[in-house]
Amino acid sequence: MQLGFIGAGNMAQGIIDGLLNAEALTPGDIIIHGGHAANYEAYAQKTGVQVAANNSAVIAASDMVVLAVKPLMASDVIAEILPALQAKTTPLLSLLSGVSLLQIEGYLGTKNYPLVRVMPNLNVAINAGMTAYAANAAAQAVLPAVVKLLDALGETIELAEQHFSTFVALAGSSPAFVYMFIDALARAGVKHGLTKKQADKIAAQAVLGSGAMVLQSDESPFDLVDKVSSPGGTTVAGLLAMEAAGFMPSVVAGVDATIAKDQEEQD
Ligand SMILES: NC(=O)C1=CN([C@@H]2O[C@H](COP(=O)(O)OP(=O)(O)OC[C@H]3O[C@@H](n4cnc5c(N)ncnc54)[C@H](OP(=O)(O)O)[C@@H]3O)[C@@H](O)[C@H]2O)C=CC1
Ligand SMILES: O=C(O)[C@@H]1CCC=N1
Repeated sequence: MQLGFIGAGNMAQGIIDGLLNAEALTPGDIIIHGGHAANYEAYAQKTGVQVAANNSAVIAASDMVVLAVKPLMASDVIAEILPALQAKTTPLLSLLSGVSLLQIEGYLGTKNYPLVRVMPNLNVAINAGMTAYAANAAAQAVLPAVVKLLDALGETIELAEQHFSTFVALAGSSPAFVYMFIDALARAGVKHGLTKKQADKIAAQAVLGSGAMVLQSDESPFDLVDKVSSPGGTTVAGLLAMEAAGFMPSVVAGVDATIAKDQEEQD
């Protein structure tokens, strides 16, 4: 199976890294094209993936194509590749946040083109991603092959499109929020004398283990908070100080702003 990428930036490279790690595809199965060759030549050389001369050549060489450009470029790029798509009906996997299947069908001028909307997160690069997908009616026949590829990248969930903005906040963008939390935790450790390297490792492992515990335990995150908080102990002192500084409202405000931005892109 030949998989093409239109756009060769952070997310395209993350997906390719994950697929190669999992040996779901080989470098020879992957062909990419981006805006400026200088930005992805070194990546192509390092991984051995093929480089196409232009976006239409990606489609001509591919059995499926991932659209991995920025959302604002969607209509221009689809207009450019439309003749190549029409010539071959190559299923299109769109990573575009805030761009619905209906909008893409509008750019394509038909509802009969196989389209899958995919929202991954950057952790797909290490096969620990959380990816949502939604397919139009025309993509049902190719969906099992798409899901097989996505499953190689971590956890997947089929999700109604109406929930994609919320998913973007909780999984697409949230790695940045969690990296920021890890960095804040680690910096506080540096404030108290740890090296940044020590503190980054300690903080990241604590977050990794906590996520795994939530997934593996029958208890809710809140029940687990109670289990960590010894009466009169350190944890409850820390938690109350974090809450006084606005921990939960700031997380919810961040999620609300992410959802609002995603929905603004749809307007
Ligand atoms: N980053 C993330 O964690 C996630 C991103 N996404 C989605 O993935 C998509 C890509 O995001 P991301 O990878 O972060 O963005 P990047 O800016 O890293 O990548 C965008 C890519 O598109 C290329 N590009 C620009 N113009 C063209 C063109 N005319 N034809 C082909 N390629 C072009 C850019 O090339 P150049 O830079 O050389 O101009 C670059 O390779 C977005 O739609 C985003 O919503 C979804 C989930 C998570
Ligand atoms: O920041 C963005 O717009 C993209 C979508 C989800 C993660 N990154």
